[in-house]
Amino acid sequence: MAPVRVTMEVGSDGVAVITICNPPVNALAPAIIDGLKEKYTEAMNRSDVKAVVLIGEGGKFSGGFDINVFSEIHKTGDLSALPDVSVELVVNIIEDAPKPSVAAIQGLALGGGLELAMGCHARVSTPEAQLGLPELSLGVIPGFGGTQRLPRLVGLPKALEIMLQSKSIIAKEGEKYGLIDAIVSPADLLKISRVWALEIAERRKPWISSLRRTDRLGSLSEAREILKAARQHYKRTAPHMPQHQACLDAIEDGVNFGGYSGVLKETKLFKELVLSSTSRGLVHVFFSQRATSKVPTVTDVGLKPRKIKRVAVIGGGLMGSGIATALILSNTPVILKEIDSKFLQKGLKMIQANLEGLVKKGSLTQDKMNKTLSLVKGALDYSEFKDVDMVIEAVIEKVPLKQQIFADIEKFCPPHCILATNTSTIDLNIVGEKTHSQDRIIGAHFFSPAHVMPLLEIVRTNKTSPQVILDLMTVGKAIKKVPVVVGNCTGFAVNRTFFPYTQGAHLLAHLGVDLFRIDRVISNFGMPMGPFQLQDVAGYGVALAVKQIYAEAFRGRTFESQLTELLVKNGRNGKNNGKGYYIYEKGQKPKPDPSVQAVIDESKRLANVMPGGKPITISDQEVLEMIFFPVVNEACRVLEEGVVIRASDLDIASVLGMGFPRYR
Ligand SMILES: C[C@H](O)CC(=O)SCCNC(=O)CCNC(=O)[C@H](O)C(C)(C)COP(=O)(O)OP(=O)(O)OC[C@H]1O[C@@H](n2cnc3c(N)ncnc32)[C@H](O)[C@@H]1OP(=O)(O)O
Repeated sequence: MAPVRVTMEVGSDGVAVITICNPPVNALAPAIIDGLKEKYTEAMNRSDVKAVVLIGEGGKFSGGFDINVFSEIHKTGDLSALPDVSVELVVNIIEDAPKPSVAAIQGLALGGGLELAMGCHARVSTPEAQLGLPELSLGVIPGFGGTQRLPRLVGLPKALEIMLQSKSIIAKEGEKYGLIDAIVSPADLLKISRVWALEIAERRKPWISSLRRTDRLGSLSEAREILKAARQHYKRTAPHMPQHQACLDAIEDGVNFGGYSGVLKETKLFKELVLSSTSRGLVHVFFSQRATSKVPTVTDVGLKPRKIKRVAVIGGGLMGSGIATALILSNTPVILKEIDSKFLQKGLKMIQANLEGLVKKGSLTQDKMNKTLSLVKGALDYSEFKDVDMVIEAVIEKVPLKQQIFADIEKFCPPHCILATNTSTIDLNIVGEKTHSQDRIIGAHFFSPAHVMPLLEIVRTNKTSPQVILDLMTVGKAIKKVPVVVGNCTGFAVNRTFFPYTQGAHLLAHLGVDLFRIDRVISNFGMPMGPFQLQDVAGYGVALAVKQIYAEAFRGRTFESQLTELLVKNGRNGKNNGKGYYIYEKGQKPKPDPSVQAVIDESKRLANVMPGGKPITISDQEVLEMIFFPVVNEACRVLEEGVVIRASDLDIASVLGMGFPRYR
């Protein structure tokens, strides 16, 4: 690997090209920061240098400050690991230098990378370069002057959108808003940047310090209105995230007292946030997510993923149609198999509806939708399975049915074909009991809706071959999922870890705690919804189907009640029929249904667990602990049994599969 370094080459034209080299993304590690300071100082001192072009090696400008430094600070609590970049390097050495700089951007300029570029006096970029300040997604704010320079270059509304939503834009859009001065081809990037830098030095092009600009900020009253509205919005939508308000504080300081004051405020807030628990959580998620793609004996043994050209999905229900949608959206042709034409048409309609939903949201064009839809073909038998590379079975959770399907597909599919099941609970050894192809059997556990939820839990047995695991991981990434490889057990990693989540909630309800209060406490903690609403959304069929399976697998740590059966008897089926613990009406938020109390009372009477027949008194904190501590205990078992290879895999699976708040 190329060494971490900054180089400088001075051409006969008098331009010093300063190059950042720290593969794979040219992160601004402390050694790079030192190198930049050194080379810039040299460039300023040399009489043969008239101007500077700043560029990144390997087709990428920079992916920002080195996030490993944050991890280090989280371990030690020592902020001295943070180099002084904002004032010393960006303001004093680059922006206020006696010689101008041009940033030559290719590939990406994110976070500190874009902030360095904004400290330069002009930015030339290739068209598709990705530009953004994603620091808030790491629990901090831009710390090299980004909160001040971005609004001064693109105006307040666009700058807020980019920073507060951690949203990147491509250079072409950047040019429209004034962030980029010129778009050029990769071949011309360096040449044009050099000429541009010289023209600034010769005052034939403007020499602009973005920190001193005010023309894009609008009037003071307008700016304050925009900031006030943003504050209110994020108070509501990100109540646990200090970084959004801090970002607005830094911007507001600059609006009120000037860019340099804003830079100082930003530095102060940035340092406070680096130490916050939010940043600890979010940085942990950043590295944990990347660690999931490293699976010992699978990704480190020199295997190459095979090409998966065609996939068959068995079952066109909610899961099967979602999986098929995800596959065709990534240009993989799919055969959707159902048992009769009525079910097949229903499945195909669901796929179409999934795509129409994306068109409505603006993330798919009508034309692309038609092309995508043409990639799915219906089938009522296995005749088309002779040339598929992977089958994903997604039928109801019935053991004999699944066993039969696997015995059939083993006969009809080519011998290399991967045989995957989307079961969420059933042991894979049982699913594949009637086949001879144990090495090709694997779990592809998607989360509903499968074309939206980002997690793909890949379940391997002792016999699944590393090649098959690698192939499914590669397909998972191609369809934009985060694949997490786990071992085989009842419920696998996510459902197994979270089964006590529902159990704890049910136990509390039977001890007399109001279930709507439980849901409130859990959603205030940051889960997308409480356990009772989740049960409504998943439908009671799932709860009833897994009840017995869990009771047998996890004897002694399940709480059994008749509540779900009683709800069904009472004509309730959750969101499916609009009536569960909550009432669901089209276009309205779910409303607690007071009449469900009678059903709960009946279940409480049957369970008879309230001490002395009276409801317990319990604080909100205790409610949280009663629900999450058993989850943590189960997570420890999952880890101890080797179901996951590292604790952080379970963290990622919980965040992406259950919506566990990533900042926690
Ligand atoms: C003071 C400043 O304001 C503070 C900051 O700048 S904070 C940093 C802001 N920048 C970011 O948040 C960008 C983070 N990086 C990314 O979003 C993505 O990595 C990317 C879009 C740059 C590239 O994505 P992709 O090509 O899919 O590669 P990806 O697997 O994510 O990353 C490749 C490797 O680079 C590492 N990496 C990426 N950005 C990094 C960074 N800023 N610091 C350290 N390592 C980084 C990843 O950890 C990964 O390492 P690994 O191979 O050992 O797992």
